[in-house]
This record gives sequence, structure tokens and C-alpha cells, in this order.
Amino acid sequence: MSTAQPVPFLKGHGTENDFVIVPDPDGALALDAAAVRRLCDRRAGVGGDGLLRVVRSAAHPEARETAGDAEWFMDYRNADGSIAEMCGNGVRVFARYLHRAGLVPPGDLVVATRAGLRRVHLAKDAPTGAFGALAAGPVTVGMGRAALPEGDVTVTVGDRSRPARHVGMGNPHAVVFVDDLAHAGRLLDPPLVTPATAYPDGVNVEFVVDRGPRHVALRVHERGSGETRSCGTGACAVMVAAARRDGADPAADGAPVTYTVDVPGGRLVITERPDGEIEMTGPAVIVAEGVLDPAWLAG
Ligand SMILES: N[C@@H](CCC[C@H](N)C(=O)O)C(=O)O
Repeated sequence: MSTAQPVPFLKGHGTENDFVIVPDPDGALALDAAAVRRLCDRRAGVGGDGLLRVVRSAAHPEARETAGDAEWFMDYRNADGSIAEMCGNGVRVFARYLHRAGLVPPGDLVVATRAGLRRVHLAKDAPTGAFGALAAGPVTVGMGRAALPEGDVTVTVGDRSRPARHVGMGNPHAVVFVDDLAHAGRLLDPPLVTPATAYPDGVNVEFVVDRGPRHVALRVHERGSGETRSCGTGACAVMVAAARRDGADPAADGAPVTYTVDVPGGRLVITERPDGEIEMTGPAVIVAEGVLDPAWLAG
């Protein structure tokens, strides 16, 4: 990327899935994969599981057509610089940033993502922070509908192979039910997922245990980021896979179903409605802001 000016940034997280936030309203920054990797580097950079570039939809070629419905586009990148369609924790943090920056009022807003439009609700009566903006409090996101492609998928970690459920949440997921989250091992390397043709663009893998009635816990290995402390789209994929396994299908039952999904970095509450829409509620926190040295960023 090239710029002579200091570049503002913020750091935030949602259930400890952490992000570098780069406001770029006019789409002026050419933020390439190398710059994203530098920013997300936990030792030599700011550090994050991913990066949220905040761009006006009208200023981004992938979002221009949706500018009438959503003023802002979430340009999400994984820590390795790759592009992803959607980030569930990220979109809550993105909305928190927009409000903190005075770009949207609390209440409802629509954010454009590569997976389509996402409706976000920022609670109006949440606690106020030092800058007079909503500092905390839950954020609810309409995450769209899950896709449940047919076909068997297998996930292998070490010498152990297990069946998995393929769930699409705008991005790809393989959900594996296990007896003990420790059995997933250290998850330093991406689990092997077969057949490879099921996921031509890679996959996020969630390992899930039961905690109680309609209450599960997960660990996740994210495509492009490694093991993270949370994944919002992954939690939604897990919720749907757990509901079907438990015999709950809101479209057939005519009643919503809600699961609590614990992640290493906190808790998400997820509801699937009879029309198939999935709503996720969880925290979104901005922890710092500053400026980047343009010379460092240029590499
Ligand atoms: N952590 C995110 C998902 C980020 C994208 C993912 N790694 C992918 O490549 O699909 C979330 O909260 O959903």
C-alpha cells in the first residue's frame, strides 16, 4: 500500500475474536495482502485475527450496487491477507465503530458485506463510554439463512477422523461434534477436511461439545487465521447443526429455536426463526485507537 499520511486505526474485539479496524471511507487505501499481514502480526504489527476496512459502499466496486440500501461496506480480511465473505463477530465490532465515530445513530442499521446485506441492532440504552458513545452492551445481527448442502464431509486431526456437517453462513464451515474439546488437539495446523471438492476455497472448522439443553461450546480453526477465541459465523453454523441433530427445525416446527454457544472468548446467543433467518447477539468492544506510521505500513 502507498500513503504519505499517517493512517488512523482502531483495535476491537467480539468475544475475543480481535480485529484491526481501518477507516477508509473513500476507499483511498490500496490495502494489499502484505499490508494486512503486517497489521495483523501480533509481534511486529498491531495484531488481530482479521482486519475490518470501513468503506462507503459507493466507494467500493464490490458494494456499489448496494449503496442505496447500506451506506457502509465491511471489507473483511483474514490475518493471512486472504479475503472472506463474512465475519459475524466483525460485523458487530464494525457497527460499534460506526456509532463511536458518529457515523450512525444507535438502533438499526444495514451493513453491506460480500455475503450480502446484514441488519445490525445497537441497543440504545447500553452503557456510555469515555467518548460519549456506546462502549459496550450487546449487538444483534441478522446473519441470514444457513445453507446445508447434502453430502458427507470428514474432518481429520492427527490420526482421528470424524464425520462433519457442511454449513454455509455466507462463508464455509465444517461442524464436528466431539466428546471433549481437548480431543481436537492444539489446532496449530488446519484440520484435514475431505473431500477437498466440498470446499474449493478452504473452510472454517468447528469442534463442538454439549453443555446442557440447547447449550453447546466450541473451538474453531479459522480459514486464514488459525485457531481463534471465537467465530460468529462458526457459532451460527454450530447452532444450526446442533438444532438439526437435536430434531429442531424452525421452518418445519413453526417456532423459533435458541441456543447458547460458548466460545473460548465468551458467549453468543443465537436464534433461528421459522423463516430461516438467524439472529446472533454478542458483545462488541473497541479497546484502542491510534495512527499507523505510513513508512512502516508500506513495508
Ligand atoms: N471470525 C469470523 C469469520 C472470519 C472469516 C473466516 N476466517 C473465513 O475465512 O471464512 C466470524 O466471526 O464469523
